[in-house]
Amino acid sequence: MSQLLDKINTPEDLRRLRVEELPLLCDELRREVVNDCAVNPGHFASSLGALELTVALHYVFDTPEDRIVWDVGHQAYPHKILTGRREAFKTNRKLHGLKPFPSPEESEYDTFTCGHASNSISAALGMAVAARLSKDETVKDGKKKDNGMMRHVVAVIGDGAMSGGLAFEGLNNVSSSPNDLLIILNDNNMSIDRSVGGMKQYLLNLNTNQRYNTFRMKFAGWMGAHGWMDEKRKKTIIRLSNAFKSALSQQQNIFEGMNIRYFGPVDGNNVIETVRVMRLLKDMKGPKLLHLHTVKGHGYKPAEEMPTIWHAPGVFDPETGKRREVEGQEGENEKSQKPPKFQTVFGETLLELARQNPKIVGVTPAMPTGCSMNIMMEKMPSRTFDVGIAEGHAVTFSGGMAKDGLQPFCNIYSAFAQRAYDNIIHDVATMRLPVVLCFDRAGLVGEDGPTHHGAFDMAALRPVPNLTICSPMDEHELRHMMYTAQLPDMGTWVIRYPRGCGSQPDWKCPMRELPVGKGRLMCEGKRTAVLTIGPLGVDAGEVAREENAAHYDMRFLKPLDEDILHEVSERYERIVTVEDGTRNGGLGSAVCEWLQDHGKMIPVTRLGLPDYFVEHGTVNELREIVGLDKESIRSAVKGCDASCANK
Ligand SMILES: Cc1ncc(C[n+]2csc(CCOP(=O)(O)OP(=O)(O)O)c2C)c(N)n1
Ligand SMILES: CC(=O)[C@@H](O)[C@H](O)COP(=O)(O)O
Ligand SMILES: [Mg+2]
Repeated sequence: MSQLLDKINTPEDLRRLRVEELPLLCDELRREVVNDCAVNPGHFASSLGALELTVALHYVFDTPEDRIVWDVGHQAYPHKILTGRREAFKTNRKLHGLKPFPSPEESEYDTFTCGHASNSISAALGMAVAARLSKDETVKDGKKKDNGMMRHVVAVIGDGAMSGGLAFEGLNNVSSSPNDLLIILNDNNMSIDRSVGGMKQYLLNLNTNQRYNTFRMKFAGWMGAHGWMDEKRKKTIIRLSNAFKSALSQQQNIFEGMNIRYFGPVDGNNVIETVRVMRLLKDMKGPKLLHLHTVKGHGYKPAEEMPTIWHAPGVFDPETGKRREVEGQEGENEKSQKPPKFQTVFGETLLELARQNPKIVGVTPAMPTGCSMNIMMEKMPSRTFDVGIAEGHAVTFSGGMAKDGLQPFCNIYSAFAQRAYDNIIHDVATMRLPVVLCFDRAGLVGEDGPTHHGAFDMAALRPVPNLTICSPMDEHELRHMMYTAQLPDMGTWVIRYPRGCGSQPDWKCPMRELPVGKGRLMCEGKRTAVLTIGPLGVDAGEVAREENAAHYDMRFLKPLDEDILHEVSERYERIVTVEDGTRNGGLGSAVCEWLQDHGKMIPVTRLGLPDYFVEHGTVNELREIVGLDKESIRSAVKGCDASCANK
């Protein structure tokens, strides 16, 4: 039982509380998040850190009419609970349950798609401009008609997300378009791993006098109330206050320099203080940024102490903070002789290769632990670069290093690499630079859902000249591919592999060179040939053997193994292709194009991800839904194309 939380179904109920009641509400809300996440795991520490600011936002602003735009959305669990989804939160991230990140499809309180970092400022600016334009509707005679109150728009962005280029583009535009946007910078000095870069350092140093800020807010409010605050005066005050603060703190304020008024830092885990400041800023004209200091994992000691692990800790005991051992992590699988995670094999192999090849460097945009590049980072800090949430930069930066003699392995989660599409084409592929792009989390990722499935990399990159694109069926193949990619004159490689474990417990095989663009025959068969790329080849191979079909592991999407295609089109009656990317544009499409171009009339069944955004759920549940589980593959191999190919 929760004394206050039980009374709240919507933010309207929250706004009926007295401000002094908010700390108790926060305690109750925190207990709820902890207890729910302990049994139904998800993102955790970020929500605890953002809990007070969430309560304050819904308390001060008239949501859903006023707009809150979250960034990434992994910190939005308190927001979900306060916006009519308390019961449903127990289904968070489960198949058909609440979505992993805020989504306008799910709730009117969720204003924009969340999942990929750094878009909140741009999206919120769009909404703020829309609010202005729809308020001042131009009527026939050219005069403006005032449609009444204008909604408030708030962007909430973390210090990690603030390192993304898109956030800077948004800020740049905020400073020049007329708008009343409020940006809440939720600064906990953490990304998933430690925050990195110049902005992080700048924010650490940014510490203006709080009494001065309060005075300035009151003074500006007083001038406004008397109708004395026009644009000219506002700019003069900002200039004067900038000069004053620069003198006090020995530094320029970047935001103020960009015409965005800066307030803070304020203790964002103090709900009463946060409400007080938000109320002062709510109706202030022009763009403004409120800098909140928060603690990632606030109020739950294990999470405060180890925020990286508690970013998404899995199942745990809420009383003791003991986490259930996670498969494939922290050496567990070595003890138990289970196959390791692909990311571990990547991390260990990269270090091994870097020891042999002094040109190798590692680049990760903010995911050193997630992709296991932290293994190399620990041993070779000067040759490993966490560049922050900056996928485009990670690729171009790798291009620059490759141009001048280094051999970068740039590891990006497949879905996040979508942000770097042109960097791959323009800044790497055109020059055929020796960058090895390793796309982790390719294929279905499970509970993170549609924004995070690595669905599009193969289809998006296949048409790009100069790329070698491959996907390993298992851990051994991953090692061979990484080894081959770094050999001289190999050009640009994309190696994609999925989240989770592979199939080879004894993964530490000697590495060897693979023939580029050559697949391998795994088993002979009759009538049907199954062509696979990536780890689905393990299940598809088993099915092929059981159903007396041939199985080829294609290994390479590009160059495509034409010898295999000649062979199967001559020897078999049907082809089934299996891939864990979108089937429109990937391996299946490539095979069909080749057959068409060579005048071969052989039926092809293409299994892959469908032409809709696949929801969230466990990988096994989703494979069944999209027709990539073993039984669906079997149906396709046996010839029941219609039922499985078009799921
Ligand atoms: C484009 C993109 N790159 C990487 C990620 C992975 N990611 C999710 S949350 C996060 C850290 C965000 O840090 P911050 O914004 O400071 O939020 P905090 O968790 O500290 O509250 C990262 C790197 C992502 N979601 N999107
Ligand atoms: C919110 C976000 O984008 C990341 O936290 C992501 O969920 C990490 O995924 P993994 O758990 O696969 O590393
Ligand atoms: Mg942060």
